[in-house]
Amino acid sequence: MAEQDAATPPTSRGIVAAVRRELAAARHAARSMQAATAAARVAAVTQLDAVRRSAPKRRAELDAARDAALADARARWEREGAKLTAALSGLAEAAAPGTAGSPWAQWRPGMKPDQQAGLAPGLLRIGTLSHAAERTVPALVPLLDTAHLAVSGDATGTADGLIGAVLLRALASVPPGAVRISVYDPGQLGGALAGLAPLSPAGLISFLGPGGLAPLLDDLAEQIRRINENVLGGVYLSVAELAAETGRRPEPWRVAVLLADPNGAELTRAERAQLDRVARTGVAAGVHLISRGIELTGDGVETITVRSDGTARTSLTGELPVRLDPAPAQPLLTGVCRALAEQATAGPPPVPFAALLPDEIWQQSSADALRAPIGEGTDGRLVELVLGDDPPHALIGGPSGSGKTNLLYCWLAALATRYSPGELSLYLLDFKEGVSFARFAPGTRDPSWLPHVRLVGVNVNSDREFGLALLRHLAEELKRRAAAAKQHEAAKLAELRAEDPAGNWPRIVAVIDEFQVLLGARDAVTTEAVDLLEDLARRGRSQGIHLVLASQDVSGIEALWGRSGLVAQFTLRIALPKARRILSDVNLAAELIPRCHAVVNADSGVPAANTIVRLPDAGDRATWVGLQEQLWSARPEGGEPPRLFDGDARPLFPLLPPPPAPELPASVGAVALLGETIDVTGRPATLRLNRAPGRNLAVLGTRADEACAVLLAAGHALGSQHAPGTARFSVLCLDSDAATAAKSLHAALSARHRCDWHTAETVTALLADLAAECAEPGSPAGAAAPQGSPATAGGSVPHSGAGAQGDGRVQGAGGRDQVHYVFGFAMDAVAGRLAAKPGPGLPSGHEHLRTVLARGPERRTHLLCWWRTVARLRDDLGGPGARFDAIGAWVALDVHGPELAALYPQPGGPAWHPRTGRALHFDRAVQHKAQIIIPYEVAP
Ligand SMILES: Nc1ncnc2c1ncn2[C@@H]1O[C@H](COP(=O)(O)OP(=O)(O)OP(=O)(O)O)[C@@H](O)[C@H]1O
Repeated sequence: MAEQDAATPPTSRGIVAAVRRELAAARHAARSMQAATAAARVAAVTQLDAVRRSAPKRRAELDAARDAALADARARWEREGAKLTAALSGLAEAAAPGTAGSPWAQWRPGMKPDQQAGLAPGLLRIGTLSHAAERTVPALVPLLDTAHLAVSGDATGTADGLIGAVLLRALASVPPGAVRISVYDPGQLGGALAGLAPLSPAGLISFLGPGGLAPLLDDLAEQIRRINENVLGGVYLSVAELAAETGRRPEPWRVAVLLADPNGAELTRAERAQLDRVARTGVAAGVHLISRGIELTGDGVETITVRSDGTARTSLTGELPVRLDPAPAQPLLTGVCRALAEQATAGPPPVPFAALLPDEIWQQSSADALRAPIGEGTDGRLVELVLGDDPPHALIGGPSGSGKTNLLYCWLAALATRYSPGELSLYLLDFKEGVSFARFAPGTRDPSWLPHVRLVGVNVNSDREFGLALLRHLAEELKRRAAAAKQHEAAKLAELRAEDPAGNWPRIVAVIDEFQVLLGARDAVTTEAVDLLEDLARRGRSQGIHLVLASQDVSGIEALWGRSGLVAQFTLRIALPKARRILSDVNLAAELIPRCHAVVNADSGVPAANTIVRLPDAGDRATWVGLQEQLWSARPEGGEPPRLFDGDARPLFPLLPPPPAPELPASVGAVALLGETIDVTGRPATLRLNRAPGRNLAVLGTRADEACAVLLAAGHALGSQHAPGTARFSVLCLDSDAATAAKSLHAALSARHRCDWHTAETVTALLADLAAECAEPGSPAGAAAPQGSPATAGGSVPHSGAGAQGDGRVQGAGGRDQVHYVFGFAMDAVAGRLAAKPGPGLPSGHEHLRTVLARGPERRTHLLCWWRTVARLRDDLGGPGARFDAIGAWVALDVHGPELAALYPQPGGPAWHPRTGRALHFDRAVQHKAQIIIPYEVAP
């Protein structure tokens, strides 16, 4: 239409047509639009229908998906929550173990809490972090070695309950006595924490009222200063660090509870300044503050804000609310405090015995001194005892049961594990009844011994001579050392050892327990013992011989205190509780120390040198056995067991050496053993039977067993020294009491030699024969036997052995030079027979006896006979004026010293008080003094 418009002018028809076309086109378009709209509408309706139909199912699906996601999330939350709770609970348990964290329900009023080592007390429970019972996580706060606590809030009662609970947990989670509490309570004068009052008798708590704050803070400040200066000494940053490194805590924790004055009184400037000082410096020194209503400042302050609904916020838990535990019930609080006070009064457990022992045995040299710890000092360190040039000797005192034996065990264990047997020798003597040192020697149950021990004496109470023997032995050793020192120009042991490195110069420690027994009588033993002690104490110092004397009560030992020079040498003093006169007169420390403690003083007891030691328990036998086994197994090759002297045991007849060459007994005489001497080496008492006049033996006394034991020992020894068949024996059994012994001797001797058996019937004839042999020099032995004597008449005399005559006659088969030993059991029992004259002008049995005693030895006939009293011997020898020259040796049993005067060179006889199991032996030819012996136990 636009082209037409340009070519031709529009006409009306053209215009109409064009309009029509336009309209038709418009109509067409409208119809198309309508149809499309209708179709779209149909589609939409259809879709709507479809959606309407599917909607409920879809919703259900979506709901299900949502529920599943929710359930999944919840399960994961539960899982993670449980995990987290478990982890937190585990952490809490580790941080607050035992009584620090256990709920009150697990506590009992009288319980004695099982405290931790006390070195790392950890955190303390105050409540829980969650309300849900199954998800309880303990809420904890720090205190000891970590923080101060500042409690605030309006609920004063709840706050005080919380403070009491925290203190109780702190007290119960460290060793008893390790926490000391001071409570400043101006409002209630101690009433706020009255449940803790049972701690008071043990000194674990003190309450302060108004006016008490300044002195309390001053005291805390002074404690901190002292601990910094004397305990930490610039070496440690805190007591906690010291405790962690040394394993011991020398200072208690000091906790000061400061409760605000309800009257609102403010702290003075001085108090505030002191409080700030303590708050700033206290934790390192183990000084802690718990305040209620008083502001504390500083890094180490934890805050707890208490609400009246029983909840709290703490600086440690932040926004997490804490449900506080209810305060412990009053009976629980007071009951546990009472138990804690009892434990604290009983004292902390001592350092264990094992702490005295070194890591490795025998690593130290004793050249300069012996150093060994015996226990723990008040500063928690081990206290050593030193024996060397100074102090050289020790005096230990304490009443019975005060722990002397225990102390000696501690000391000996510490010494024996540090020094090898080449560095240390021990001589141990116990004068009291009991066997305290017996464990160091081999026994029937335990064959091991302590390799350092050379001698153990137990049950020595009635054998003071054994103490003397030990001192004599040490005096000999001192002489040997002094001679060696002189030779090497050495002034002391260290120099001698340097000059003579190959020599055997261990330090010697001689321990004499209950030594007052040794010095307990005014007699020759005491005099000699004190002389020897004085010499050993004075000169032993430089020769490495150290004396350790222990006693229940030295105050009564006149012999000791009369010699102040002797006592002055014992500069090391160890006083057990209630010991008297061990320390100086003005030193009362021993009165004050509790059980299991000792005062060690290396300066003769002057008070300034006191060191208080707590001793471990060394009495456990099993521990000892293990330790001794270890040392015994490590003993040097060839180490001999110690000599054990047990005053209650009868020594066994010794194992004899092989017999000497046959000509030896013939030329110098054989040796009879009579018993064991009371001597360090336990050597036998001997009697040499040579041709010298008087070589006979009289055993005197009524104790048949012991008399027989002496004769048996003599007979066994003589019989075994002579080659078989070269000696002749006669056994005279004259009393039924001696029959068993006599028969046993006869049987033993008959196995090797001619041994004739005689009874009362044949004894006179035997003596007549022997007298005849003696009286007629040059005549063959036995040739002069009187005719018709019962012995030669034979008959009833049983006999046996090499050379015995079948008819019982007593002729010497070996000729006149054969030695003949005659053992007479109860000679005095036949006194009547011997006194009888066989006929006018004929000598009596007594006369024969005297002849044989007097002349026999030179003819090699020796009489070894038992008389039950000295008077009867005298009668047999001729009555009141009798001479005893022919009795060159005797053994006296229950015969008092004065009765022996006639047989003894010193007027008045020997100093001898008879006692069971002991005899006095004297041999005129070799002794100037009689000696005590112990008859042997001779196996039949
Ligand atoms: N430090 C200690 N720790 C534990 N128990 C100890 C301690 N000291 C001693 N005892 C015990 O005390 C008791 C007596 O001790 P001990 O035998 O050492 O005393 P004592 O002075 O030698 O007495 P007594 O002289 O009567 O023999 C023993 O049962 C011992 O185990």
